[in-house]
Amino acid sequence: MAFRQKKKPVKTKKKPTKKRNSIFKNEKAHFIFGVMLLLISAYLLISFVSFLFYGAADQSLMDSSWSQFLFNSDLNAKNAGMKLGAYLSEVIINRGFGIASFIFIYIIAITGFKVLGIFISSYRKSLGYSILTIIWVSVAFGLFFNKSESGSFIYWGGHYGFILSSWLRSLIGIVGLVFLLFISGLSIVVVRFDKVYSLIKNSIKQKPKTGADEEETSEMEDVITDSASEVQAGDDVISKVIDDDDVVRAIFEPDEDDDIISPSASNLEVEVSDPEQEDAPAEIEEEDLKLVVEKKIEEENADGDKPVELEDYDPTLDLSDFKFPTLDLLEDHKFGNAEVKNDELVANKNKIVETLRHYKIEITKIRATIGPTITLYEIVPAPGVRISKIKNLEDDIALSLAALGIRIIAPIPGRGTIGIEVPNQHPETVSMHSIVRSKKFQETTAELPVALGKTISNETFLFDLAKMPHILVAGATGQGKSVGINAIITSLLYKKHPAQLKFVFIDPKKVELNIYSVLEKHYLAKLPDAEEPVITDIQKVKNTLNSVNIEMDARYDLLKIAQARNIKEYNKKFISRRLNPEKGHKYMPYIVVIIDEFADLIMTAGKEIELPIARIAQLARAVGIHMVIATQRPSTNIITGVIKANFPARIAFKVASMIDSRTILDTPGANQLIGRGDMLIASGSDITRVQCAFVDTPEVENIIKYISEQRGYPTAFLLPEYVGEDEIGPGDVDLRNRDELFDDAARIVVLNQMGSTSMIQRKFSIGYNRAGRLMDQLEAAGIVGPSEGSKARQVLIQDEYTLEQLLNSL
Ligand SMILES: Nc1ncnc2c1ncn2[C@@H]1O[C@H](COP(=O)(O)OP(=O)(O)OP(=O)(O)O)[C@@H](O)[C@H]1O
Repeated sequence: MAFRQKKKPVKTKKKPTKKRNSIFKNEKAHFIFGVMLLLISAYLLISFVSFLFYGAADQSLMDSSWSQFLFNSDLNAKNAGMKLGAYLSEVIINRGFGIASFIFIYIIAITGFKVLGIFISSYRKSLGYSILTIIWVSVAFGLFFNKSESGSFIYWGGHYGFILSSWLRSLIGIVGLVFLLFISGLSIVVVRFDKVYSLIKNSIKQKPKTGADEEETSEMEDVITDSASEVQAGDDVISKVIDDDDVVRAIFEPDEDDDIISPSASNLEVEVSDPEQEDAPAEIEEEDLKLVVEKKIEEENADGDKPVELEDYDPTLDLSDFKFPTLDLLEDHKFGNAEVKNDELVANKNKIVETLRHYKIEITKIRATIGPTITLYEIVPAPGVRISKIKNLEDDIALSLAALGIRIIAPIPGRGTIGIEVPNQHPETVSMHSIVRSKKFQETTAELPVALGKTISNETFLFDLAKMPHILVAGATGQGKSVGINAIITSLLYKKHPAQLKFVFIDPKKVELNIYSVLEKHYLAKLPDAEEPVITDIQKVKNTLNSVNIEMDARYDLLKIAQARNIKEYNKKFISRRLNPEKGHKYMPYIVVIIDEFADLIMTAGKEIELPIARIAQLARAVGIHMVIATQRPSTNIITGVIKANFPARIAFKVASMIDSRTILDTPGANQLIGRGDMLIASGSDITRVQCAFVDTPEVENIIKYISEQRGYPTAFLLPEYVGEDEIGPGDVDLRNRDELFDDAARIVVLNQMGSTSMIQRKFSIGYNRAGRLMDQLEAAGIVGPSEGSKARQVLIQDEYTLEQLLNSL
């Protein structure tokens, strides 16, 4: 009984917040409120417009008190909004902010749209600008249209506009106030409308067209310097041209090396011939030069302004009509969802208290939190009781409760209590439907949101895979691992557009992930020569993992050039068109590599698999490549130290022994789980018990069908080419059939003193195969030494002179 009494206050405390939430979050209330606001704005509009025509007549009626005007039924207003309309117009326009009060109608209307969820563009900004405009217009009208002078019944600036303008006038004088209005008006317009700013800027920049003296040139230079701080003033006109060229390049690519475009006169000529209407006389060289500067800068401005005027790049544009899977594709598994009865709670509580008492452990408090599959009993032991004593009684308590899967958490971190998790007699199935529907998932701002299930307190358990950043999933067979992986994939499919996410599926068992192969043209990434989108062959797995490594390196190179610290920053720059696609920049989708039976791979290929996986796990986080690897054999020869060290986030389903649990989580516990999706999730030192969401195969099929029936990309996302060392035929290299890039490749290798295939691949933007063949030819020509595994080859030629001699002799 004592137990019941303790529970009640908790319930009553929670109720009011729930109610309040439900009123604010109630969709119907939103709808009604939104429509009401729209109607109010329409009513005000009618009244205000009508006020402009009949305001004078109605005003005379309002000379008596407002209550008399409103409530005396003998008085009739001419305003289309009748008496209330006439009254509101008088109060808001004449006694308020004058003609600017029309903007209030706009504010109410956009608020109505926002409440209805229709208005998409930035509401707060619009609100801010509207209020500023109201103040500005009322002060301006207050200054220029004085009611008493004009004899009109309308206060154009309203009462407040008049008071404010009079005060400002007394403060800074009429000239000062005009200046103030000018600068504040200009600021509002320029900040609010980008196009106006561009127009003003362009018209200022075009001015030098009319003259060609030096003053104007320096003016132009100022403008350019404004738009890009990197521009350095040159010593002469030619150097200015080249500096300005840098401005354009700097906008696309901050880390450009300047020597690519050499400041030569021929360069200038080419640039001059570019403009279509070339009518510059070429008589006097000096003047010609000046003209060159003008043409050049005009052209630069047009180019330079481009990124400002262009809309942001939309990576989803190619599949802009793509529809995310709908909620009805998932089933709301209600079967077997039984509530935990009070009798069960009381019985368990009594047993716990009795068992502890039997061992002379007194407790002062006990509280239960009912989860989907287990109930957590939190106890506060009497002062002086040692925690270890309770921990040691784990088995005894389990025996007395006659239940498997009891876990004791002593103490619960941050709570100062001891937790005893007892499985419910009738566990609840947590459907993926309820998880996807949850507010937490719907409103998440995570980059790669994964909602896996529900915690003990029935909260949706959601994490950002981008932050985890790789996950190791382990559990004995039949305990819910595959369902867990499907839940991870499903979460991502519900949230990420095909342009933003690519999966690499590796499934040596050939059965679990094959179902996803139809998503090839939407979500899958594969090697260019791979026939099957889901990789099952061990050699292909090796190649794919190495190819992901190459992709990772290439992404790092791009990040470096773009001076971005991670994929998020890089994509942001790319979207705002600050990175030039012609320089190799491209929008980077996240890549999630999912490996289903990881043990099979390690058993057959060992280090060849382990090393690329470890490298990806160590480095790939910043470039948006994440891994989820699963195994049903959690032994130390599979989950090696290298793997463990690089997978800080681990999910354990039920395992057979405590040793297995330690192998996965570094702590016991997974052996005490109850199966069917009951899992422990370790992230750093935190361990959370979560009931995995259940998503059945037919549901996954529904989602996949829904996506695959939509238009996709022409091919899967192609990973960089990779051919394993043993696959590149060493054969005799015929130096008479040299690649046309051979000479250039040789020069690059000698110049950098580095015999790296990936460097050649990068510099010439060619595939791995071709770069590998080039390297073989360089070896055959005696320019580089033999392959040294993952290290760069030794360069045998030390200087360019020797190299040129060698090239001539070939
Ligand atoms: N989250 C869950 N909720 C309810 N039942 C579940 C859940 N997860 C799994 N199950 C039940 O357990 C069964 C086995 O799950 P699953 O196929 O995921 O196991 P597994 O660990 O992947 O097995 P294997 O390693 O042999 O493939 C499911 O068919 C389902 O009946």
